[in-house]
Amino acid sequence: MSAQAYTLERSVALSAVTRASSLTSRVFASLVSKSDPSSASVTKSDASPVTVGDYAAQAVVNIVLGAYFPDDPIVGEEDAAHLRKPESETLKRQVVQLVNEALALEEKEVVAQKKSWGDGPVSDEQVLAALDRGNHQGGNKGRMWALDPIDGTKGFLRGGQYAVCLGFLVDGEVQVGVMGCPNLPLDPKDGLPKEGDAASNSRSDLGVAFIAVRGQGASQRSLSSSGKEQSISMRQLTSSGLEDASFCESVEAGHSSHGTNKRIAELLGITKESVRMDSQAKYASVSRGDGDIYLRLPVGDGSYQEKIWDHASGSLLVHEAGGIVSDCRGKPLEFGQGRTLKLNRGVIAAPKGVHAEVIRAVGKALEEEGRGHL
Ligand SMILES: Nc1ncnc2c1ncn2[C@@H]1O[C@H](COP(=O)(O)O)[C@@H](O)[C@H]1OP(=O)(O)O
Ligand SMILES: [Mg+2]
Ligand SMILES: [Mg+2]
Ligand SMILES: [Mg+2]
Repeated sequence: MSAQAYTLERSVALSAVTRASSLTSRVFASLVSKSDPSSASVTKSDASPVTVGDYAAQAVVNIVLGAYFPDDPIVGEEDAAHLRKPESETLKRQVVQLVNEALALEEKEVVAQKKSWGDGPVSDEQVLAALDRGNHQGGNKGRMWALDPIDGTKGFLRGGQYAVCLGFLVDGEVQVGVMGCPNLPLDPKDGLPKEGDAASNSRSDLGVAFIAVRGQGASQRSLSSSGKEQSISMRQLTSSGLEDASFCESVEAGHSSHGTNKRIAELLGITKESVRMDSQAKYASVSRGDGDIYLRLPVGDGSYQEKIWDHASGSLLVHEAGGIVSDCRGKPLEFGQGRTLKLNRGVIAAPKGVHAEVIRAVGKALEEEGRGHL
């Protein structure tokens, strides 16, 4: 593949994610932080929350993608079913207004062959149709996008970490990954913002876009200015350096088994406490060496199937930053199987030099728990 592959997909994805991230930051500042989190979200049938920000961000990204790549299928987390109900009129109004504001933002990304999404504001129907364009069932043939408009909605509602995640796939393989992390600092030395602290959430150094193209490396840049891209990479570790390593995991114990993760760390000789954060920001932070290993061990009977939009962009970022991403058995993630990673269980991301050793420790820990079959 030439060094120039997927230039348009990369810049359009960055433009879409930048607009959507600015939208979600504004939603947090104006709506979520001023209200009780339970009133800022709607509970979906699987008991997970969705907000005005999730709907509006998905519509914005899909409208931008639709202008450039009208024939590309999109596998997105959300759809418009709830917004079409008569009782959702107010929520729908808010979504449409946010979408129009985000589309009207001055273009920070210079996308060659600038395309427009029509004259004047987009209508309610265009917004609902754009949301429903995310209904594609996935598969391993041809071009496709995978979108999580807000990954880590619970983190978003708490003022913690969340990410706007967009991956571009060809024949079931991720080729471009762009992730907006509005609450991560550009320089990790500045530390993570304190959750639920308004001053901390409005820090001007927060907001990072992460970008990876297969074979072209990984980089980051500020979400708020058109600053230069800096290339990023993982810390390369060997077995002898594992006691200095750190690992990250979900905040939610229901998403990744904290107990198993702890035992794996112990088996590897890792002495530092885990860093807990929501969303694919975990992939981003190990990609630039803030942490080293991302452990996401299946909970319970391991029947949960990870969704492709929860891993597409993050896994390419780690791969391009010098790491290996696999499931808990060491098998590559298979993105061409539909909307979920149905052939995989759990996720492990680690630097190349220690990935095999981490997988051995994972196997041993699962064996000890009587979950060796996972
Ligand atoms: N049982 C589960 N195991 C693993 N991941 C889950 C589970 N239930 C929901 N998720 C998804 O994990 C992601 C958040 O992960 P993290 O804990 O790393 O922040 C969300 O996309 C969330 O889905 P949803 O968006 O529907 O809440
Ligand atoms: Mg989501
Ligand atoms: Mg998600
Ligand atoms: Mg969700």
